[in-house]
Amino acid sequence: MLKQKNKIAVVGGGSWATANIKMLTDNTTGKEIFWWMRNGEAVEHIRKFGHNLHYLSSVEIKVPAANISTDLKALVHTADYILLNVPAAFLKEALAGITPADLEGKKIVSAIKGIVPDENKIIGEFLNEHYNIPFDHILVISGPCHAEEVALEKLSYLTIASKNEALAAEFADMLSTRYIKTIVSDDIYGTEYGAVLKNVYAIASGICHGVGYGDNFQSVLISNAIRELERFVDKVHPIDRDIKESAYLGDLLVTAYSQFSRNRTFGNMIGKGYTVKSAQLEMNMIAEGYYAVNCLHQVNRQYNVDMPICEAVYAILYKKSHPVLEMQKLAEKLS
Ligand SMILES: NC(=O)C1=CN([C@@H]2O[C@H](COP(=O)(O)OP(=O)(O)OC[C@H]3O[C@@H](n4cnc5c(N)ncnc54)[C@H](OP(=O)(O)O)[C@@H]3O)[C@@H](O)[C@H]2O)C=CC1
Ligand SMILES: O=C(CO)COP(=O)(O)O
Repeated sequence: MLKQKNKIAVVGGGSWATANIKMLTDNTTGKEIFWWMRNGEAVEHIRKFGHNLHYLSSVEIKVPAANISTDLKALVHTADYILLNVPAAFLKEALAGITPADLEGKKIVSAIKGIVPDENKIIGEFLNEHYNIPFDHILVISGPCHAEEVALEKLSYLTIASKNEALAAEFADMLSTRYIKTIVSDDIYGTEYGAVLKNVYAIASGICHGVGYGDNFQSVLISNAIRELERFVDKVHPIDRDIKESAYLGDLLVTAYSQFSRNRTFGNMIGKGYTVKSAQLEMNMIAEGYYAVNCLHQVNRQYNVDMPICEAVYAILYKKSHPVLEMQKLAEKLS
């Protein structure tokens, strides 16, 4: 008997959702793609012109017009896989009309690199606790990969993490293309927290650049950042992992150094003296690390890990500490 086609609903209309749509439709394994976004005008634009209005607008969208919608409930009911791709700060709002019953039996993939505010939970934990999704139905997409480079079809590596490695392998097969290689992992906690932390370190990197530190200092900052990241994930979820793998060190490096990083760009503006509000307005894209560092500050009360870089970013963004003075204090703690 023929296997039924997988139906995948992508939830979110930003750059990474658009890049995920491109990867999933460039991959030719039999499946059907659906796409939800909140913005009706953007839906109409894509249906008419085949391009996303505000994000990665050069990418040709190959999703049938009838499969793109602002009705999340209907798409959720149709799909087997739900790929979540709204920034963590807005996830609860996006899922407001969705109940645990709507998601029963569905496989949920998170491409989000953030923490749900107030709950202070990574996405896997949030889905498990609030929607009763078993961990063997939860997958995470991570790894060093900017949406802009996917649009350019530059060779990139993505890690698909799940307790259910067979499911991770199935999803990896649906995502890989000529320009996307996939790696399967069983480390949901390390992969998610690693991705959250690297956003904060990229903000630190941007701040340092903005206040005038050079490449010599940046390399010390990032070598301290990977040690800080390892201390934290080992405390939260102590398993045997190699922090030099691309989902951890690789993602930290690309985000801290790439011209495409929103977190680094945001940090750079803060270092140059922009307020948080003005930097956010100027960027018109989301720097997850801004929200995450506040959550991490609270989560770490429970773990008490030594995290001087996160604390410095927290002090600058949430306590109005001066970037120059805070980075001078931080520099004394690095080695
Ligand atoms: N960009 C990248 O290269 C990568 C991003 N990611 C992760 O993907 C996730 C999504 O980021 P990305 O696509 O880049 O984001 P973008 O900055 O490209 O887009 C922002 C998205 O957030 C939505 N949004 C903004 N404000 C609100 C709000 N108040 N309520 C609800 N939705 C809102 C926007 O919707 P609207 O257009 O309607 O305003 C848009 O869909 C993040 O967790 C990010 O870390 C992961 C890997 C790579
Ligand atoms: O996660 C990313 C690259 O792997 C994207 O990082 P930014 O959100 O900083 O652009």
